[in-house]
Amino acid sequence: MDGPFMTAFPPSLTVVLHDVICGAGGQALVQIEQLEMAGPGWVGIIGANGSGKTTLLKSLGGRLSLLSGSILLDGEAHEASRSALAQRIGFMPDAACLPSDLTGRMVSDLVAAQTAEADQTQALAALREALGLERFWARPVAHYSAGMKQRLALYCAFVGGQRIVLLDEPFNWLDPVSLFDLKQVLRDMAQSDYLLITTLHEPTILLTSCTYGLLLEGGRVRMTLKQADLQRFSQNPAGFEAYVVSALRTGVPGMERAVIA
Ligand SMILES: Nc1ncnc2c1ncn2[C@@H]1O[C@H](COP(=O)(O)OP(=O)(O)OP(=O)(O)O)[C@@H](O)[C@H]1O
Repeated sequence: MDGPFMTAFPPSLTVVLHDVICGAGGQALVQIEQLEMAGPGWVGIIGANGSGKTTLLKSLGGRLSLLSGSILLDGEAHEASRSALAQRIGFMPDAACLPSDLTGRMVSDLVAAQTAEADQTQALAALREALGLERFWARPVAHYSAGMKQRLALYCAFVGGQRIVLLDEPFNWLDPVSLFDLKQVLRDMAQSDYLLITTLHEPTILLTSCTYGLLLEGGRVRMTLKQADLQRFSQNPAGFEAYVVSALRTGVPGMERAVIA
């Protein structure tokens, strides 16, 4: 396998998809011939509603079985083992599905107990602080607002100690202050020892926070944006938005092999 990242980055921060078909009920929803992602960094996946972003994240995180193909972490294939993927990759639960009778702390402890390496690092403390979780830590989830549930769900993606973390539309419902603080903490994590893979609907966040971009349409990767592409637009967020919208509106040919590292 080629690509500079295989030697330049810690092997535990590489995700490679080979001939992957993901779906539900036997129906193919996402098809990816070859996609290589390497951290540290932050991959923002953007695409129309129904383009397959959530299906892709669920498959990467072991929440959906692959219909075919394989996912390699650290060069090791995981075509059949959903549980191996779930152990190795942090996954943000659906905020609306958190257990309402438990307190925030109980939910967090429950998620941390699922992996061998629950995280107590400084990065996690910074995240907890940015999310302001301790203010409602002892309250049952049933009493949380939508934004509070979103903050707790986000936190749960990190408490297992994994360094590859999947976040599905993490910024929904967040107020301006928590959004600002959270983006800063996630940027810091993506600069040190995390590979974050998030779905997004806002091109400006992709431009200002992510290190790589991936455009998905019709279940296929249509375009990758590397750091140089994002830097080209750094002074022109409106131009970047127009560029992304145009690519999504008009469509571009699918890519057989996409490397973002
Ligand atoms: N359980 C399912 N069974 C059949 N089709 C499904 C199922 N879940 C999703 N789909 C279909 O798969 C496609 C991709 O859905 P997915 O939720 O991955 O899209 P998305 O890009 O995350 O969309 P959004 O931006 O609206 O969240 C859609 O056409 C959707 O209707």
